[in-house]
Amino acid sequence: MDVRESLKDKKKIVIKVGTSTITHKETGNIDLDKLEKFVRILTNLINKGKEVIVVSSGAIGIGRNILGLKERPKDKAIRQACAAVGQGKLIMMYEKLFAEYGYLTAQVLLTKESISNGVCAKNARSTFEQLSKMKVIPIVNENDAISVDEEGYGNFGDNDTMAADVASLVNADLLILMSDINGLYTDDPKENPNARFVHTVSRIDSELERMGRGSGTSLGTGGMATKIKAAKIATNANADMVIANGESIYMINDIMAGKKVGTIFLSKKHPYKGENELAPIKDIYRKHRNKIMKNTKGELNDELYASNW
Ligand SMILES: Nc1ncnc2c1ncn2[C@@H]1O[C@H](COP(=O)(O)OP(=O)(O)O)[C@@H](O)[C@H]1O
Ligand SMILES: N[C@@H](CCC(=O)OP(=O)(O)O)C(=O)O
Repeated sequence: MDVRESLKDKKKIVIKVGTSTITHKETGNIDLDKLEKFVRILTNLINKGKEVIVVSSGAIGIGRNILGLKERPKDKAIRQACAAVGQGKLIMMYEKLFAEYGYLTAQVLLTKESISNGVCAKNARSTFEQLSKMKVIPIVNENDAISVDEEGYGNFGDNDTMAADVASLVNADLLILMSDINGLYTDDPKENPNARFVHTVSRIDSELERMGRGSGTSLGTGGMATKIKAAKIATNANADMVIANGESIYMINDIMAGKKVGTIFLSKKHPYKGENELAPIKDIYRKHRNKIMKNTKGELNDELYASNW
């Protein structure tokens, strides 16, 4: 069975785009071409009968750019002011682009309490339900201008885990994280040239968690560590999760067509329950099967991934 076949039938999809996907690396300005394509792809999915919830980063990065700040501000108040400026611009762009296709958008700003406090979560859920009935597309972000990063309150800080919490809150069956990288590697490929790509994850164990390191850019927040955390939340809530490269935003269509792109994390109810699959090692394993099995006796980490090809 092809593990991605079922992606074609997903109905409720949360799609998160990182700052790096919707802005130009060189200037930090909004990448209008990319954002336009993104909105058109989403509209097309909606026209096919899918329900789409967008989680969009970018408020701090875009605000920082508008305010002419070169570096990511260390000062919290400045970051919050950047978010307040940037969020307005971001939502204005989404509203304008979706309106071209006749769709309404809604800004939903969440804090950690929106999820952790039962009453807030119930309210948030009913807002999403109502928007869905009204065929309005939610554009979600953390309420960075007021989020409290202090003991007892906490903030999301990254939109990866927030998107997973949203997926869980609305009972989505698929979470897509569009990132600046193809998916999960065994290590950060920007640091380790020997890192190998992981196509399929059916089990999140401590070894897999160790693969996820922080962000490699000044725009990104969280890196792969927060994406693995997100995968845990989403897959436990019965949503599959795919990480793919937002460089080519059309990748979303490939994901929905069940093509083998990005890394898929299988939900706990996914009918395929094999081992995790590590790409190039597969070929090495086939070629040197006997030698590897004789020499490693299960001691090689790679063998953990090799049993189900
Ligand atoms: N094991 C890993 N596999 C892939 N990328 C990793 C890994 N560990 C850390 N990273 C880093 O995570 C980055 C992606 O996350 P992030 O910087 O938050 O961007 P985005 O918000 O676009 O997803 C990659 O560019 C990479 O440098
Ligand atoms: N909420 C913040 C983004 C946090 C975040 O996760 O950023 P990113 O790594 O670009 O997805 C913002 O809108 O700037």
